[in-house]
Amino acid sequence: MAEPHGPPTPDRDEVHLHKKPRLQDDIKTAASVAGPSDVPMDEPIVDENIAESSSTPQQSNGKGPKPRGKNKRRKKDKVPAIEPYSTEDVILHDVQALLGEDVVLKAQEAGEDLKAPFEKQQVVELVVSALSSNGESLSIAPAPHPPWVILTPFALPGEKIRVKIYRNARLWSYADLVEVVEPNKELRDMDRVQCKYFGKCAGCQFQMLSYDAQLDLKRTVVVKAYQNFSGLPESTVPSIQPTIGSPLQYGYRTKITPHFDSPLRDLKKHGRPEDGSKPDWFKIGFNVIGTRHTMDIEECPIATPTLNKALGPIREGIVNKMDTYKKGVSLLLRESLEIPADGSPNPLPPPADTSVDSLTSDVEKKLCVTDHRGTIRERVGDKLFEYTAGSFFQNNNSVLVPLTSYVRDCIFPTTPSSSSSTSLPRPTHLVDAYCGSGLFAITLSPHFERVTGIELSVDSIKSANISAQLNALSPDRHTFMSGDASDIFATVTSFPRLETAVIIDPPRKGSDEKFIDQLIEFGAGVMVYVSCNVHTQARDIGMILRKSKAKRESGGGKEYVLESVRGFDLFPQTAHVESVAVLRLVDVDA
Ligand SMILES: C[S@@+](CC[C@H](N)C(=O)[O-])C[C@H]1O[C@@H](n2cnc3c(N)ncnc32)[C@H](O)[C@@H]1O
Repeated sequence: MAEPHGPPTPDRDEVHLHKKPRLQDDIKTAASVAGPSDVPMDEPIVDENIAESSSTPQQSNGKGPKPRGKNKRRKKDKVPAIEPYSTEDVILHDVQALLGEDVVLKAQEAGEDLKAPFEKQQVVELVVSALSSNGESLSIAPAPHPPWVILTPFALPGEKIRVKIYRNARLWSYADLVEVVEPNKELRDMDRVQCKYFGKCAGCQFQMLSYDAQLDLKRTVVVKAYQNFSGLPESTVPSIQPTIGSPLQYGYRTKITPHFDSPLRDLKKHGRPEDGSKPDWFKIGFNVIGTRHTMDIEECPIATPTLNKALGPIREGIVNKMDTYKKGVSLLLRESLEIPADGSPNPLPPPADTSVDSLTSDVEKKLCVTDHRGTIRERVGDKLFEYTAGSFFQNNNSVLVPLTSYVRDCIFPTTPSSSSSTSLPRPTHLVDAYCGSGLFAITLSPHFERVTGIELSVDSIKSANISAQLNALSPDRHTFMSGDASDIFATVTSFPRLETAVIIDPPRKGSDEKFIDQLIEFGAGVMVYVSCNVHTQARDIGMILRKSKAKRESGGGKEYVLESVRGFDLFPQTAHVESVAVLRLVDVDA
């Protein structure tokens, strides 16, 4: 989610951060009176894979300005170099689209890109031009300022806003939203906001938008990612399909990780209220947007009802023994099915009801696990998964049947597209690279003769094997191994290549050249690349297509084409988008 978090701002003004109701009231405008009282967000979006920084040491394939080389000014000015494919690189491309490539290049050449026209704490009135791919609004500094862009969360295109600058970067500044002076009445409706911490918590930026508008925005993010980061000619990228929504748009998150700092110092200074209640200074929750400061969170409307029900007593337990925490703590709350005492598979609930009500109601008994080493059991369609609470598993259960079914349908299209209509045989073998606890391998296993998965985490591989047993999948036909994804190709030499489907679902930093070289060499009939970072996905897809073309040109044979790309909304109310790209091997000369 994006990360839907703003950039860390170590030098930001404390007073300002803890100022009383900041946006909640401020965001209320004549036309857009806010929803519930005050507002949260978080890092609920942040999980180990989504949060990981994008630091692949490759050069951007995009057309944008190249990240700069060593520059003596940099250290002095404390403006870090831009990592290719990082959040900042994505912003740079957005800034360039707004100001114009020439203007940006000229400013960079003249060294003007570090000369921010604003002081920290300066209040400025702006008109929002667009939204960045990370979800913040982008406004051009008004004349007579030089070309410069201001990023502000929670504002929408067309809105007139008052903002306070808190950090300057290269060609852009970060600001807090002070007030929406003139709202965009077509897009903004504060009655949609369901969270009392909205506008302050770093988790959800989009609650004031209709769900359709959120899905449209996410499609635009995918479009821009392929334009800016794939390095592919427009003619080779199919029209990006509409984003598929999540069945649940609130109450979907099955994992949250609130945190708190050690209270000992403040406890010494202020003492405890006599009635044993939680002192106001003790915050257990998520980060204030754009900062590393914790805000107190009593409930999180995007988390499941089970987690919200557990949060109150967990907070109370922490307050009761607050004098024992010498260090800060990151809590884990993860939803699980209740596991039968004998460990047997949970019986399938009554006939599949696909209504949203059935997703929110307790058709099966759920509980909240807080021990990182605890066991989680989760149902996806008719399959059960068991994994360790602290390890990776997708965090929105409601969307997993649509997502895995979509991947299945891409592998076995019922209506052939122009590329799938070529004479490829029906896939019989599946390779699940970066398989985690086997989500795709296990849900899609009924459709294949042989399934194999690879994953770096030994724990997740153990879970994949346990889950295979839980679903009575034969070990002769299903194998999971721990190792680097590229190691898989040495183990599947007996797989019929054209009849093999490969699913690639790497972490946020994407795949790597070692894996991609072997992937091309292997030559599976179809590949589905699922990604929580569409920018590194676009980079990797570009590399796959170029290498595949070069291989065909040097030795003949088939070549991969990008058949489809579409976003999936795993994190409603946030700017994050998952992206699914399908590549098929075709005879381009036919
Ligand atoms: C986004 S998760 C996807 C997991 C799984 N496909 C799912 O949907 O639950 C990415 C997984 O890649 C694993 N991973 C990271 N680097 C890897 C590598 N070099 N080789 C294999 N797996 C890796 C991580 O441990 C993580 O489980």
